[in-house]
Amino acid sequence: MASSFSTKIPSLSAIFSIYTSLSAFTILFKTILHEIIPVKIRDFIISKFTDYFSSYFNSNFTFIIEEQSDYVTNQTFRAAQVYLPTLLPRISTRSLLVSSSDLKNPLAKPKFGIPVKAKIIDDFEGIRLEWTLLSAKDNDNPYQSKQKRYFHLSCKKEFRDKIMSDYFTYIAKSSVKILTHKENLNIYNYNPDCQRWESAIFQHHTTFETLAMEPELKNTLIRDLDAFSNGKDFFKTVGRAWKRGYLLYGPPGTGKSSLVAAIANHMNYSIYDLQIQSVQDDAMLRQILTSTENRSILLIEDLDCSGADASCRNEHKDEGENGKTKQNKKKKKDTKVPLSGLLNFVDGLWSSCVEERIIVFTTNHKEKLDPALLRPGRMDVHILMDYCTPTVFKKLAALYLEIKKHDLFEPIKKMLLEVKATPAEITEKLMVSKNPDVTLKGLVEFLESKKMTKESVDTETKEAEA
Ligand SMILES: Nc1ncnc2c1ncn2[C@@H]1O[C@H](COP(=O)(O)OP(=O)(O)OP(=O)(O)O)[C@@H](O)[C@H]1O
Repeated sequence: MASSFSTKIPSLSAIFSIYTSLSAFTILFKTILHEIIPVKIRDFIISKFTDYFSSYFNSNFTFIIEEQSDYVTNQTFRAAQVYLPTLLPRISTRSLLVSSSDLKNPLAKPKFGIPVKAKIIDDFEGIRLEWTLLSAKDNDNPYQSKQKRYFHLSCKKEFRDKIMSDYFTYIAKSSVKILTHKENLNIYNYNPDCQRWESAIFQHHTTFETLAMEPELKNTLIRDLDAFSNGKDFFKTVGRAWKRGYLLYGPPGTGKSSLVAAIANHMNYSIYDLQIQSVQDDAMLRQILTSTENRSILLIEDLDCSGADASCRNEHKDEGENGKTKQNKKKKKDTKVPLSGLLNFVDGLWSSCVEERIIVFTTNHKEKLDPALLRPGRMDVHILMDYCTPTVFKKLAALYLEIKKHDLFEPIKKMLLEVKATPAEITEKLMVSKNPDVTLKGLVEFLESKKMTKESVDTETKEAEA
């Protein structure tokens, strides 16, 4: 029995010879792999082996959520960005991004963000989920020379379908809820160097209460905004994109920017302030506009200075008269706003990319705008912000001096019908002193001097014509 057992155990020399053969085979295999097989094929074989073994042993599934998909902002990425900060207490790294939440107030509570590579754990109906923000160089997108950001969301393989059907809907709904109840509004500025919207807290105190306008116009506008805000079903029923365009026009200092602030505060919408001159072409414009949030105002100020004017089109038509003109005009053309892209976003197919969107254009010279922009359906409401009227003056006096009556009211109101003074000029005079007698006397003198200047200009014009 003992002898048969000992015959089954391989001898030491046999083990040694097997070991030597194996070593020799390994060295030969390595040599073949490194010297005979080309690098690309070698990498392919190794990657296949790695994939096979890691998928065999790894029971996790990962969703990749890129910031941009098909050149537009991925709404799931945006929703995660809004939702995940609510989980910050569960973050498992030892670092957090800290930034100022209010640039004007150093004592304001700081804002916390998610650093790259930090892991955030979420629990959805008992399923453990792990979020990680990552970033890498994007070689595919010509408009994104910086790093592209994306989230990895991992869970156990068996929960993949549940996450796809329920969890993404849950974070989308949660982010809408968070955005609807956010305390601070933001104002965004597009930074062409970083190719991103940069935000600051929007703290403009103008409301419809403090904005002096003809009461009828103000009430009509408020009703229009409220109808828009409650009009989701209406827009759907009539097959239109849920958006509204306002064109604010009038001389400088008549309250166009103040009205935008009042609209933002009334609607609780953030503002995307776009310097259209910095946009190079339609594709860039599309990328900028589609990376904005729903429930917001897209503001394009001083449209007449941006090139979206009637003269701009005519200049382009005239190109080719002679070499020099052509060269000068080409220079101009390069800096022109891509009007077609803008119109496409206002009421073309791209207008449906965002929901509950207000578009505001402001201009000092409506007559200079391209008629295509003014066609019905493009800008739904045209609002003239005009020189100060007696009614507007009364409102400003009530706001700045807290008075409803004064002996100088009548002469001031009379003069306002004769001379043109902007609400900005009037408010400047009303801030001189808290004493109504002093302030209103100063205002009378200001209006009288304006009247005299106007009269002398009129006389000179008449003489020149004669
Ligand atoms: N209708 C108004 N009611 C109350 N204040 C006003 C009004 N219009 C102007 N103001 C005052 O004048 C200042 C300048 O106004 P605002 O910048 O809104 O004018 P604007 O028409 O946008 O000028 P611009 O065309 O030069 O941009 C405001 O900060 C505000 O104090």
